[in-house]
Amino acid sequence: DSLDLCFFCRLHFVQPSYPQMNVMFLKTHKTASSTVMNILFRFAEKHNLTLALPAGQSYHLGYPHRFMAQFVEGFKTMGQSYNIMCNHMRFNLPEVRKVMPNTTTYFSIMRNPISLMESSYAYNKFFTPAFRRSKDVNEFLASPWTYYNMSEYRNNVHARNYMWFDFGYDNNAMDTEDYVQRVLAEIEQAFQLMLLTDYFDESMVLLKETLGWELDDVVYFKLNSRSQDTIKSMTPESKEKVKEWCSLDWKLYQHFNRTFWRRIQETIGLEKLDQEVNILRMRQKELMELCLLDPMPIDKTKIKDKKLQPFQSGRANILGYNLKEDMANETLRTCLRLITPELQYMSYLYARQFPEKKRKSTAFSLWRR
Ligand SMILES: Nc1ncnc2c1ncn2[C@@H]1O[C@H](COP(=O)(O)OS(=O)(=O)O)[C@@H](OP(=O)(O)O)[C@H]1O
Repeated sequence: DSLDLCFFCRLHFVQPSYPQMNVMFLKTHKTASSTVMNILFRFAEKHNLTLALPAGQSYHLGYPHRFMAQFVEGFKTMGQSYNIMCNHMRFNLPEVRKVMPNTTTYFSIMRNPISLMESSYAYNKFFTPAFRRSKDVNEFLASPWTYYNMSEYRNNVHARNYMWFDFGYDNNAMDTEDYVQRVLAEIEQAFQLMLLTDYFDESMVLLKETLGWELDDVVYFKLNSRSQDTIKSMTPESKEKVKEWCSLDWKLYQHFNRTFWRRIQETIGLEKLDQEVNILRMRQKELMELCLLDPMPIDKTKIKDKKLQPFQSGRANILGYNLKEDMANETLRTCLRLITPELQYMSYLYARQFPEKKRKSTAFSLWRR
């Protein structure tokens, strides 16, 4: 409990100015973090903010190496003058602090390790040795040590305690009470807010309240989702096994699930949360009707504008969107921002922020078409 108390005193202590413009988002993997990133990119554009983007041709901030300030484009000359940082990285607080201003709000997102494992398996199927060797996620979980080789450490991080690794810790560490408590305390010290993929809309309401943002800032279209046929159903035994195989992540998730609901209770309360979630969903529906040709995300082969296809990986069939035709210019821009996949959007922002630098390979002119 003392941990949670500290969590709240920090919030009161470092009261940011509103709306908060300095934000660091630790983009964990397979947690709906690309949808969050899209929200942050749109906010950055709206307020003309400076992003801490990956240097050169890179699409991430040095992952799986621990983050270093020099991984950020322009760091040597720009110092702490960035507003928003949200690309994949393996978290390393002292180095992040060199890049982001002292008034920055830090937040991240966590997902139930069971569905996270299934998602990671599909996505990293041909990359991660432990996944390559097994037939499917159920076979892998039936006897993970048959497929998981410690010597392949870095390449196997997607197969065990993936979130623990992204937060900068050893995903193969011994699960002892003291160690886990120390890590949880450190994460609470560093992050003012922890969201949950599994309660995404509730998370968006909490995010907007914490940062003093507007509802439209956190309205989103789901990005990086998969077609139903690439989602493998997990056996009850597999689900139980994840809790043991990824016990560090399981404890992490349980802890931040508790603090999430406590935060809701102590801030907006469940009743207002419900109302706000409904408003968010109504606005989302309105925008989907305004922007989209189809009512649901669609298969990559059905995406008419090939430049708007999301990056594909492993066995996952990552879905995307088609926009309606003949929209007025302003509407088209709003809609396009909501559906642009992360690599294309990032490349566009990079080219805008560093016009003199060589463009990233997925760069294309998003708004002039
Ligand atoms: N709004 C919302 N609510 C709930 N879940 C969502 C949402 N947006 C994305 N997703 C799911 O998140 C998974 C993709 O995560 P990431 O974008 O973090 O992936 S990545 O690491 O950047 O590749 C991917 O999960 P799987 O479909 O299980 O693979 C998405 O479906």
